[in-house]
Formats: sequence, C-alpha cells, structure tokens
Amino acid sequence: MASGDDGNKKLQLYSYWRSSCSHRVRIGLNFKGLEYEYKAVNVLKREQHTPEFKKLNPIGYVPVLVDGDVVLSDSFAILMYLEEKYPQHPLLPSDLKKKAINYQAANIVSSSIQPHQNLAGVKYAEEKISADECFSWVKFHIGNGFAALEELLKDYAGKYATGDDVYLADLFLAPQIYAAIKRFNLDMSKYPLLLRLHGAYSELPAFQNAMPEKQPDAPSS
Ligand SMILES: N[C@@H](CCC(=O)N[C@@H](CS)C(=O)NCC(=O)O)C(=O)O
Repeated sequence: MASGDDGNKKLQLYSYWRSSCSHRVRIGLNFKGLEYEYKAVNVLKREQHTPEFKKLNPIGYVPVLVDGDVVLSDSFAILMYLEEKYPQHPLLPSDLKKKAINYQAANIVSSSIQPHQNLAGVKYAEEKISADECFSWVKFHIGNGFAALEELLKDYAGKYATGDDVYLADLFLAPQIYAAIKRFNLDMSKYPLLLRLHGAYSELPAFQNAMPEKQPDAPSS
C-alpha cells in the first residue's frame, strides 16, 4: 500500500467503527491503496465534542482526514479530495451522465438517508417519542431512499451500482446497506438490486477490510 505522498507522513483518519460516514472513507482509502493511521473517536462517549476534536471538525462529526497540513471533514469532501490528489483507481467515471448518477446516488445516501439515523438526531428524537417510534421513523427514511435508489440505478447497474467498475456511488451504498441490514433489520427483499450489490461488495478486499467489525475500535464480540 502507498502512503500519502507528502514525504513519510501517513494519512490519518479519525473514525468510529460503526459510523457509516467513516466507513465510506475507509473503503475509498483501501480502494486507492492508501495506507492510513486509524484514530478512533468514540462517539458514544461524546469524544467528538471534545475541544481537541472540535479543532479538527467544528461541527463535531466523524470522519476527519488529516493529510499533512490538510484537515478535512465530511465524507464527500474527503473522497473528492482523495480523488484529485491520489488519482489511482478513479472514483468517478469519465462519462458525464454516469458521473452525475454517481453524485446523485451518493447524495441520496448522505443527504436523504444517513442524517435520519445520525446519533445526535436519534438521541434527541428518542427523548420526544419512544425508541420504537424513532426506530420506525429511521427505517421509513432508509426504505424511502432505497426505493429511490432502486429506481435510479436500474438502468445503470452492472456488477456494481453504475456498471462493472466500482465508483463513488458504491462507496456510499455499501455502508448504508450494511447498516440497514445489521443495525436496522430492514426487510431487503423489497430492494433486490441493493441486496445484490451488497453481495458483490462483500467479495472485494477494499470493502471487506473497511467493515465496521474489522476496525480496531470495534468491540471484540
Ligand atoms: N455529512 C457528514 C456527516 C457526518 C456524520 O453525520 N457523522 C456521524 C457518524 S456517521 C457522527 O459523527 N455522529 C456523531 C453525533 O451525531 O454526535 C459526512 O458525510 O461526513
């Protein structure tokens, strides 16, 4: 694996094992063959709100990538930065339409699904409504997004979301499908294309090594 190209300074990723946003970036780093130092941030212990961490990301979310003097947060921005700085194994196709579909699919996940399951929102909602109602609300939004993704990708999908190569959309889809299955117990029979993609991702080392349970801060059992 290559490290960042700024001398011998290794890239650093501030991540939480179960964070789907961190998971996207882990796949991107692995896919591009970039070695990085894993810096665990336990969001359940509110480590994302420490003054130290907030110097890196004032909004108090993981992931954060440090590449020499570049400190970046937000998985989309991080992946676009990696794409330009480390062009090997491109995350975007050259075809403009396909590229736009990748942006659209990635943003359905990051703007229209994930925010509904984010810790801060879920904790707040659980105080206002019951935990069960909150869980159903989150599942509703995952299902809504998944239905849109099935429709969007049906004319583009090959082995992966937009053809036979892995691109940006796949980096956003894999963690969201994983979370839907493992954390939210979503009935995936309604989303056959996404279920098939989930199987395809599970065969790729870049995706396997980014799995939550393989991270150094994952609980041992
Ligand atoms: N749009 C941001 C969202 C970041 C985000 O929501 N991170 C979550 C984990 S996936 C987080 O740090 N949550 C902690 C909290 O809610 O306090 C991204 O894509 O990186």
